[in-house]
Amino acid sequence: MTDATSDPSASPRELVMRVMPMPADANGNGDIFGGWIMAQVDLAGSVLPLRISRGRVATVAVNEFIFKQPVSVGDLLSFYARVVRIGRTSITVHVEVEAERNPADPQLVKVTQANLTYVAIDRDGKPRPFNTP
Ligand SMILES: CCCCCCCCCCCCCCCC(=O)SCCNC(=O)CCNC(=O)[C@H](O)C(C)(C)COP(=O)(O)OP(=O)(O)OC[C@H]1O[C@@H](n2cnc3c(N)ncnc32)[C@H](O)[C@@H]1OP(=O)(O)O
Repeated sequence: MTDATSDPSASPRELVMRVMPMPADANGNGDIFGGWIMAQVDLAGSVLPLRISRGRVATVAVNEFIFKQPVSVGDLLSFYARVVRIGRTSITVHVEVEAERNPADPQLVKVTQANLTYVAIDRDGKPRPFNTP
């Protein structure tokens, strides 16, 4: 496994979560709510920071959230994450979401991408340095 703490830019993307949206997650147009997708991206984005910081994390910033294509009920969504920056108490990840759809004629479509920053926190919710030599 690549040591992302020594060279984040060399960090490969990693499959961190898979989920299939249900009818209850759809909006009035029949597409999946953007807010539902954002919640899944937040969860998926936390996986590598949790692993690297070895403790609790909180989302401090979400940047460049792009909905490139609509998501439909029954799409199989795969969430890929890559570490792009590791600070003293924070970790920034890039998340890409791909939808596998239409089993009769399978298609793989990139639907969403975002950058999120997580801060490692202690029991009191204060920033927790995890990257000190
Ligand atoms: C193993 C055991 C696990 C057990 C557990 C399992 C749980 C398994 C579920 C997890 C699921 C998680 C995924 C959902 C995560 C939420 O849903 S969290 C909920 C939403 N977020 C919040 O409520 C956070 C609210 N904000 C805060 O509490 C405080 O702002 C924070 C995050 C503690 C930071 O405190 P602060 O005093 O503002 O921090 P400050 O010292 O200024 O900066 C700290 C770091 O943040 C960076 N930063 C600050 N602002 C920004 C910004 N706007 N942009 C970028 N970076 C920034 C700073 O540059 C600094 O980075 P470093 O240079 O140290 O690396």
